Amino acid sequence: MESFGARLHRAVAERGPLCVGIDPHPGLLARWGLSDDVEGLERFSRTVVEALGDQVAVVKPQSAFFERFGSRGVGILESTIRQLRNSGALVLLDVKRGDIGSTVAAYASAYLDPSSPLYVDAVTASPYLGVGSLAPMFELAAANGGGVFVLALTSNPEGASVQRAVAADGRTVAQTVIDEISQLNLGAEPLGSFGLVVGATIGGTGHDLSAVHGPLLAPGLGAQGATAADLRTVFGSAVPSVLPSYSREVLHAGPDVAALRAAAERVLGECRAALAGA
Ligand SMILES: O=C(O)c1cc(=O)[nH]c(=O)n1[C@@H]1O[C@H](COP(=O)(O)O)[C@@H](O)[C@H]1O
Repeated sequence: MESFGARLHRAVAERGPLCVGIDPHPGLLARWGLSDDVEGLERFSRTVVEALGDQVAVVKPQSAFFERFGSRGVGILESTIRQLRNSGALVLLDVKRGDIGSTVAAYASAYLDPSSPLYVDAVTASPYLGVGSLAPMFELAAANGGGVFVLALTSNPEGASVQRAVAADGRTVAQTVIDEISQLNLGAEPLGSFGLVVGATIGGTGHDLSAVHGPLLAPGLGAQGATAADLRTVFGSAVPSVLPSYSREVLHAGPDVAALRAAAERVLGECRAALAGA
């Protein structure tokens, strides 16, 4: 099967470098005139799929907002994933999983095994039980054309105390994560399937992203305060690999489908200009 990196590379070439999150916050449901229940969740998700499924390269449902409604919410997540895949968008499920290896194997089969009801193109994962503990995810992803985005430098201010702590060899914890993921992408063409998450909010930190050769998901744009103009400062020469990610900034434009599409078009234009150095 074609690798996730190759599929993502093509999707970005065709649709532009943009990921939009489906984050049905209670406040957003209210803003859209929807009830804070499974029916509201379903309507919200359907609308985002209708508006953006055939427009943006990657859509990132945030699992927590579906899980909070229990099994019926997870059912809506399953159908949202199916609809997104049918509409041609790549689905990056934001679950930030991490555990001992034997349990990670179960998470891998939940999200990266094509026979699973929650099968997606890629997931987010947390490396804080050691990057090596995520190996079962990397293996199943590689076998099935999937991808894994590993947290390196997150967009929230609390992340720095852990991620920028200095390990025994003098590198930051984040740099060790970056270096281990870079190894996984060695030799992959045109792009590796193993990505990193680096928040657009963090400013210049001096981390070396030049050898990653995989996608760099950049959340924190819009609602968390970062702008497209920050991407150059954060990513430096690695900007060609950046996949900017917006949730509330775009979702605030709903529920009107045309307005959602226009909002995604606007942020994509801002990112293209910033990534091109214009
Ligand atoms: O993995 C993520 O997507 C993620 C990593 C990170 O460092 N910061 C971050 O905000 N996110 C997610 O990205 C989305 C950001 O949403 P907005 O702030 O509304 O654009 C949320 O779903 C977060 O869970």
